[in-house]
Amino acid sequence: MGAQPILYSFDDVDAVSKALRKYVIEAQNAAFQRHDRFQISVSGGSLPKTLAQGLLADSLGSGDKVDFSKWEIFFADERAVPLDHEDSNYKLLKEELLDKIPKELGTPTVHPINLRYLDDLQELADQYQAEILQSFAAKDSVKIPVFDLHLLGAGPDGHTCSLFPGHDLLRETNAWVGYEANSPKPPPRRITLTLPVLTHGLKLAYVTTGDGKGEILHKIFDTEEGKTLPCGLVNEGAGDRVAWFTDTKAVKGVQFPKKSSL
Ligand SMILES: O=C(O)[C@H](O)[C@@H](O)[C@H](O)[C@H](O)COP(=O)(O)O
Repeated sequence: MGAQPILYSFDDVDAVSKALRKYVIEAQNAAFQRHDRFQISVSGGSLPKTLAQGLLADSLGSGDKVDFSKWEIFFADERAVPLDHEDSNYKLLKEELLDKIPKELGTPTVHPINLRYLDDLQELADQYQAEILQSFAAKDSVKIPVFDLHLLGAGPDGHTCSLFPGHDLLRETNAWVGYEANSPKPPPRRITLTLPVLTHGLKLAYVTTGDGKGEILHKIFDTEEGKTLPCGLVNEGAGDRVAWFTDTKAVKGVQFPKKSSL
């Protein structure tokens, strides 16, 4: 058995956002030491709100500082819609976080999808891969981009990003970015980072809160079947580089050992 993911459980969403802030800042500071920038990917769903709550909170003093000017933000998955569309993950992140960043914290570099290719999902995915390559190319010969951090969510069926249980895309081993034309969660047309890119991340954090996550978290952490779901495969592939940030409601029925502090 490989290294296990870390399952954190906190009293409520407020406490989750505080712990997430600490974790993200530690990942940021480690990345700055390594290459003076912080290359991350961010999913949609409920994550951007909890993330923003943590990142926009008052600083607790030296060491607890977000420097967005050296952040490079990619989308772990994105819907094939215009950037001002209700379904756009870019719009979601912009409204929850980007528009609210005070000037003194700096401005991140954000990489949205290329709208010229909205009608051609293969091209949309390929172009996004090229965008990632450009940003990572200077660093290594880039067989696969190693993100400093992936910030992810888990769906009620165990999906993560736009990687859905039983879909062929889950078995992709070459492309860094794939496309999904039939997402069971609307809207149907999306692009997503692939499993190998996720599991090569230096750190991965899941944010899953609320009663609605109870059943799926039990399945992912306590059952064999859960290991075959997209979230389970990420746990398996990335081991203790994965940290789950949950509230007590979400892990009520989970037997897997939990931690309550970072
Ligand atoms: O754009 C998307 O649809 C997401 O990236 C998706 O993978 C999300 O993270 C999960 O569905 C969890 O969403 P919730 O946190 O809202 O349950």
